Amino acid sequence: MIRLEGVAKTYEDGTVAVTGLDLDVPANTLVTLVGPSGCGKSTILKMVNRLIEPTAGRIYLDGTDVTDADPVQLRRGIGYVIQQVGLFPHQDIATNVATVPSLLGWDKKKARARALELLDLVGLDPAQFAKRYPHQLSGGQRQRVGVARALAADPPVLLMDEPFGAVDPIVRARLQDEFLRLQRELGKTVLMVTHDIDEAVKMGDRVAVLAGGGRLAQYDAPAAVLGAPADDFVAEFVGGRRGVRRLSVTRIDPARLESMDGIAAADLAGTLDVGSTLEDALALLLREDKAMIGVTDGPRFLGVLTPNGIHAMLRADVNAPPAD
Ligand SMILES: Nc1ncnc2c1ncn2[C@@H]1O[C@H](COP(=O)(O)OP(=O)(O)OP(=O)(O)O)[C@@H](O)[C@H]1O
Repeated sequence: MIRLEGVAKTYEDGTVAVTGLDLDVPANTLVTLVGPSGCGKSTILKMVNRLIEPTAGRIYLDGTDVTDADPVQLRRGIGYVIQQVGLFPHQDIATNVATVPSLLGWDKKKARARALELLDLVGLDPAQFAKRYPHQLSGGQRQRVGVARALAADPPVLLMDEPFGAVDPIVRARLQDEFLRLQRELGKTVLMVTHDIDEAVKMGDRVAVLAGGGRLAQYDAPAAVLGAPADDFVAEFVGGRRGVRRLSVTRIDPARLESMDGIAAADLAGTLDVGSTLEDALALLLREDKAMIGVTDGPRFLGVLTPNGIHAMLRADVNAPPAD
């Protein structure tokens, strides 16, 4: 896990980027750092892998103070994904992905085999892409290579700075979904910077909302940040549409379904798995212009979800403000 204790950074010109920040990123969780431009997000990330030295405070990785570590060794043990990807233009994709394993002294064959495995993992067919050069890839494909490269030496910790920022919204949504799927498999400890509240609540197990000067305004589950903003700054930052946004972070609650008694299958808009979000449910109801959805858990039928049920689940969501 990553722990920041009283971390501060004042740049040489006197700019105060971060003041007294305490933050715990538990092992195997994805924490998003979100906030307005210039609030210190990238500075925080770069202090963790010591691209920037803090002015005060301590940063621990699995209990070890990072300031005691050799910065080069430290960085090899931390995956780092940035928006501009920073691939080496004169090396092919497989060589780019194998950068850290090669630096760590893996033999050539093993490093290459690992690179091909990683390309496959991020959805790039090695047969097609391994020998291409960065300029022969689309922006989204380059971004995937960036993720593959960061994962190549299997670091327990990943730092991601606007990793999906440089692509159009559709590719971005696909990359986000793919990364979430990967993360469910790999369970890395991830600190991800974004300025986009939708990305923050979609990707984060927990969301750290930062105000200017790296002040931690709220650190909570996505539903809590949207449902119970800690102060006016957070409320304004998450925006007036926060009620609608909560649909995408609240999942169907099997305890609040209605029975199928007296309902014909033809009345249902369709069925959804119990892991689906309320946004999925509402989208299905509106698309089919019906008022009921069957909810299943694999082969088991659990009950019926109605618009009233959706409303009740939103209101009951943990930490949501009291119903009015
Ligand atoms: N090398 C530097 N010297 C002086 N000030 C700096 C330096 N790097 C960053 N800053 C300032 O520190 C503050 C925090 O910058 P940082 O890049 O961490 O913000 P950010 O939240 O990541 O912003 P953005 O979302 O726009 O990328 C800003 O006011 C920025 O201008």
